[in-house]
Amino acid sequence: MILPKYEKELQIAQLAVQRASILTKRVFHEKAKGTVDKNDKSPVTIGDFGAQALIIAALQHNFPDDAIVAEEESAKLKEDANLRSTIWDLVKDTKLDDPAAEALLGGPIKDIDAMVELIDRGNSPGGSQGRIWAIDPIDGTKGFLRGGQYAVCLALMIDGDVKVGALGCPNLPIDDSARLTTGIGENQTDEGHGVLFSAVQGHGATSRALATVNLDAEAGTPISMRAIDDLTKANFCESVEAGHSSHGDQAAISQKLGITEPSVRMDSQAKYGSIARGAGDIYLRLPVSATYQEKIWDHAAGDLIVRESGGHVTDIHGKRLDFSIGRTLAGNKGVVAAPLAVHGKVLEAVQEVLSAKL
Ligand SMILES: Nc1ncnc2c1ncn2[C@@H]1O[C@H](COP(=O)(O)OS(=O)(=O)O)[C@@H](OP(=O)(O)O)[C@H]1O
Ligand SMILES: [Mg+2]
Ligand SMILES: [Mg+2]
Ligand SMILES: [Mg+2]
Repeated sequence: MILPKYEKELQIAQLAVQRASILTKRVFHEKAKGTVDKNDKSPVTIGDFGAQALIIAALQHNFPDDAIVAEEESAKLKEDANLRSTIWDLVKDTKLDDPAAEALLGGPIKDIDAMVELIDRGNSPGGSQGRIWAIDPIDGTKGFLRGGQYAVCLALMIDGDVKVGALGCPNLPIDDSARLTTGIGENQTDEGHGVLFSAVQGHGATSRALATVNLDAEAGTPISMRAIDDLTKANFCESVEAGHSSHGDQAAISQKLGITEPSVRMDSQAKYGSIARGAGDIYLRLPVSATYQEKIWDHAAGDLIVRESGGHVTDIHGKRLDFSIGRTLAGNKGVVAAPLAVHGKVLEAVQEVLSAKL
């Protein structure tokens, strides 16, 4: 595969996600060992802040003029010195094993104040102009806390269009042909787990082992969605949290399509990665509230990875996700992601079931 454009962006995105994942994995396993105090500001906060600081440091070093939309902000750190130094302890020790790769990311962050400042560089309002990165340092916080799936997510948008996406899923199997899985379990090791999905617009999507650093951005294995001719045999992925996607509507849609298998509940954009490599087929996110606006960092990387794997991604009205409005997908409602050939049929069933609410 030749990447005439965005090769550097893809390389830096992959390495930045890999470095941040080293930090999130440490927090994930510390928590599983009971070494992180639950009365503390919560381990997820530590992981989120640390991963966001490391990713922004890498972007700032390589693309200093680019804008950044990231989920977290530093207000809590500024008022809590303990929290700040706990995060700094994690951040200052986290680096890629490969010195050349680490140097490409700019090496370590200078000091604790620089770390706090970096976190707030993710405060861009987003929009339709120029180069904007979207970061979700830990997507699927609740999955992260309960030993389930989570993802480290990074995407580059240019003029509101997603060009590059990288998704680190530490708890998904490396093997693209493995069955759908909800997590690695609290006491399991990482062995065989940790996958990095990436995509460049117009150049397809790949997967590779998250823990193996490779300076060649094109070194991954191409992935594609499963070709399904019989929708009754399709596998559905949905959120674990009923508050994020309606389980009742999902069940009614499955029934309408003649699907008998229960849907696999999985946290985070691991759902997008899983369907992109054919481990599952369809991801539905069905609005629970009339007012909730989806965040761009929850979807940007996954949207591109699925579309570059032969999928189509729209909202429940059949409209493509619009990343050009700001920090939220203010122009969309819900998500319907499916192989291109069956997307229309799935959307029809979604609209029939939701018709009362549309
Ligand atoms: N009400 C509501 N509706 C829809 N989405 C919401 C809602 N509230 C929160 N969020 C966002 O959901 C993100 C995680 O989504 P998942 O599908 O991974 O969630 S789940 O944990 O499996 O339920 C989660 O991302 P993280 O905060 O990064 O975990 C939130 O941005
Ligand atoms: Mg998220
Ligand atoms: Mg998050
Ligand atoms: Mg969050």
